[in-house]
Amino acid sequence: MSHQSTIRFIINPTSGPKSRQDVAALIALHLDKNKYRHEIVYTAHAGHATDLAKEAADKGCNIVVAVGGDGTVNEVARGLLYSETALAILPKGSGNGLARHLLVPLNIKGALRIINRGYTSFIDSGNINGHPFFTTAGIGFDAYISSVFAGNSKRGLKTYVQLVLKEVMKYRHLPIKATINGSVFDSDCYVMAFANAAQYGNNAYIAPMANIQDGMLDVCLVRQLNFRKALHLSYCMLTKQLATDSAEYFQTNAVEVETEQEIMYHADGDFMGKASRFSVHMEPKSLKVVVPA
Ligand SMILES: Nc1ncnc2c1ncn2[C@@H]1O[C@H](COP(=O)(O)OP(=O)(O)OP(=O)(O)O)[C@@H](O)[C@H]1O
Repeated sequence: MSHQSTIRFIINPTSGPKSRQDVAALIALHLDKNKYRHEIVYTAHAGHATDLAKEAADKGCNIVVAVGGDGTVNEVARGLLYSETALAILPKGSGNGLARHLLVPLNIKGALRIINRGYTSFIDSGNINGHPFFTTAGIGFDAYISSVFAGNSKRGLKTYVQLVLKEVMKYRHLPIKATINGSVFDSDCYVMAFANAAQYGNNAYIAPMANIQDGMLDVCLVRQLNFRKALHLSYCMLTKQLATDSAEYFQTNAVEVETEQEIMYHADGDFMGKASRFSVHMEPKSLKVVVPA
């Protein structure tokens, strides 16, 4: 009988700059063949990775690897929730928030070394209006940026930063009613970010204290933003500090938000649409992941 573990690589051919040939060749070269029997499949359309991951989990596959950015990681991970199949990541996006949070190397060879060791652990996931997320979700400006970014043909960090700089002073806060830890309050909302992982990606830390295994959601509320506060917030995010001058932080396992007019929301950087009621909660230790020891 074979003692090999089974592993399926799901490659999003549209994410990141590398060609599909490169990744498949690197997998063939660096994966431990004594330990793993592997197969490689490619996504054909948005959403396909979830079906491919579910199918692998149903067949009892030991590990499913998301090869792409946080959008691909989200689609694969949601197909593996509450299963015995572990998610691994070969980071190929521009932000790589979950890979960075889990300290997975950002190069394919290094990430394959972590898979070859095969050490696993369980992490929490979040859920916003029925959509699972693994790094962050949010309402307000960050969701607005994800909506503009989605329609932009150019990707990458430079495009993202240019977009934020162009839009940050134009976007206006909106009134919300939030329920957190039993207290109900009215507030302005420029951004309300719900963090499972500490960062959005690219080492931009929206919730520096977030622990992905504590069963808690770290909420960062920015009520209003002017130029000085925007600079301070950006500086704190990039230096992994709490921006107590411009933001408030809460820890909770669930948040309810109501808004007078519909407002945009995102899950793991993917634009989800608009809503006027938001229900956000944690699902503790719901995903098995391959992590550095
Ligand atoms: N074959 C495909 N064709 C078109 N879109 C796809 C395909 N496979 C997956 N997608 C979509 O591509 C989206 C973006 O993928 P992903 O986030 O992994 O890459 P990226 O945009 O290059 O990275 P980043 O988000 O870090 O910039 C995913 O949300 C997914 O829905």
